[in-house]
Amino acid sequence: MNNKTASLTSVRGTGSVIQQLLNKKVLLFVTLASLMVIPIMVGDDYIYHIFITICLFAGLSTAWNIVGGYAGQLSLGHAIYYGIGAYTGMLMLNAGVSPWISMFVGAVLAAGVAVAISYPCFKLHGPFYALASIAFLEVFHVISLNWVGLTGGANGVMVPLELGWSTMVFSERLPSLVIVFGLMSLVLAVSWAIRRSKLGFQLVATRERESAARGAAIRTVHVRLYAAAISAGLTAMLGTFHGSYLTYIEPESAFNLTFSIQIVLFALVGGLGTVFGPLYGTILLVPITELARGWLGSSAIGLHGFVYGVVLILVVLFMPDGIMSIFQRYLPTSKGRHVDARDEKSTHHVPLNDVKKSERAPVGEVVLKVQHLDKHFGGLHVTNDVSFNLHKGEVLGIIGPNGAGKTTVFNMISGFLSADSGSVEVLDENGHFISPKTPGAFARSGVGRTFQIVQPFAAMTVEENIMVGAFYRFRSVEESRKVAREIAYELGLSRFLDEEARNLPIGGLKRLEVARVMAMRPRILLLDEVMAGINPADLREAIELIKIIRDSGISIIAIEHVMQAVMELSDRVIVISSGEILAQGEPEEVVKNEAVIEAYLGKEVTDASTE
Ligand SMILES: Nc1ncnc2c1ncn2[C@@H]1O[C@H](COP(=O)(O)OP(=O)(O)OP(=O)(O)O)[C@@H](O)[C@H]1O
Repeated sequence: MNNKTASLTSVRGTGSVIQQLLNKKVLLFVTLASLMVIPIMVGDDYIYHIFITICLFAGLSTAWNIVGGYAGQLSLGHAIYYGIGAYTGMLMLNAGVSPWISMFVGAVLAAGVAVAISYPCFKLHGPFYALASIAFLEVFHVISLNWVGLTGGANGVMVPLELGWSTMVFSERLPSLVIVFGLMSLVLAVSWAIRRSKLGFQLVATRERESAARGAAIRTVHVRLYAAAISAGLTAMLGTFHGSYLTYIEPESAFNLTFSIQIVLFALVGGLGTVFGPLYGTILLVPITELARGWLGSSAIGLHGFVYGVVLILVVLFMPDGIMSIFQRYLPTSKGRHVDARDEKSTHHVPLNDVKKSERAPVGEVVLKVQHLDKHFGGLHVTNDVSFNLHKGEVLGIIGPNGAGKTTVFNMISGFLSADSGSVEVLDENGHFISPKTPGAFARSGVGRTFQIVQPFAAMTVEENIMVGAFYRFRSVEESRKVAREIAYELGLSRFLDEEARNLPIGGLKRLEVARVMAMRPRILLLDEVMAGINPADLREAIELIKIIRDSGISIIAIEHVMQAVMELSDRVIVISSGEILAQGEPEEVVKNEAVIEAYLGKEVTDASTE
């Protein structure tokens, strides 16, 4: 491609990106502006009330989505934080403190409670976490009913009737709308910023595949606790506002399960885990139910539950990923990327010829010491006194029959399993041998691994998957993106950058595993059957790729069944059979070893062949 064509492609690409961004932004701008403009134009108190309710729930649902959508923790107890914010505001207002101050006190309190509740619960997943969150909500409900001295018990607390901005109590509706619109915008901005930040990537990665996230050195519990704290804090701020708006709060409405479920429902309908889905879900649902209630009066008690149910069924049937999925399909996507000449060039399958190859350095000092590893699973002795060393720049092949214990050894030398006895020592960047214990500690000491059963972050794009690895070295999103694109280019994944990982074929997923771990810039690379299931053309390319990685000075241990790859790549081979090292040495020697042949083929076959 000549320079002129490249720059034209570039200009065209940039132009269409601006156009696409504008379309999405215009929709959002019009939506947000309508939330302020419509009630002001109509000027009716009831319409004001509906729009205040929309902004309140859009804020609450967006805040919930940080922990429920991004982190995937289905909390049904978010009313706890709303209630803490509401009560803190009310009680402090009665003590003469403005809600403008108490909303921050409530936020800090709620964040603390969220961390205290979430920490023991994060080992629970799916419905178990949801049930635990409901149980905690009930605890708060009971405490608020019984701690009469503080909360007023079932009678609740009222605001002192002093109107004005300092108390957030107004006779007009417009000031309340302005405040809640401001708070909702704040929550949207925080949620948007989180999704684009390192924290956001780490949360989604943790949601998608916790073990792979841990392998990428993500502190999965920490990131979810940050999310829980931020989400609870924002929820409490909205609770403080709402207390003043209602002028009265009591346990039944503050710590209410139905209220919690509504918050979740709006996010589900709008698009779980999307930044603006909860906003659109709320805009769809709240007016329908509020207007129906307004028109039908007391005969419509409970109608909102019916409407929610119907909408939820329709959403599950026709747009399981929520309203946002419809927008993604019919509106231009904002994911259009600037196409540069390098990307264009890289759309052929594997650009290995373009990748800078270095001369192979001689095999160096020991970088990994594995000594006397033992592991039992119940009565099964899976690893029995396994010891070996790995040298700098060496490729060590591990072979052995199915079920021999190879992956178990990998799990112990990457922190995913702890050995019953024995030790694993890694030479760190400062030249000292250290004994990491957890996947994160191994990753930080320079050990990166792939998984035998590929573990992509399915709902993230290929680029985002690789960025998760790059974040280990780089704080900045832009820098991580740049590194991810370079690695994708080197591994022939450039044309899939915007593709969700779940759509890749198996060969692509294997490459993606390698790409993600390479983005962490490991010094020791553990490859678990990366050649399995790929076609012969891809196999040739994969072997060349591993040679390039090896020549860059990275030490590699590869569990492999594909003998062509084992023979061509390995400097040394270890054979594991029934959990023990059966043989080791140069590949040519090892494959001729009778004990090895017997372990693979069985004694009868070898006896027959020698007769
Ligand atoms: N978490 C576990 N709990 C109980 N048994 C396990 C566990 N993980 C592995 N095993 C058993 O330990 C043995 C060794 O498994 P491992 O996956 O390490 O073998 P492998 O050599 O990697 O096999 P393959 O080549 O088929 O992947 C097998 O019998 C397996 O069923």
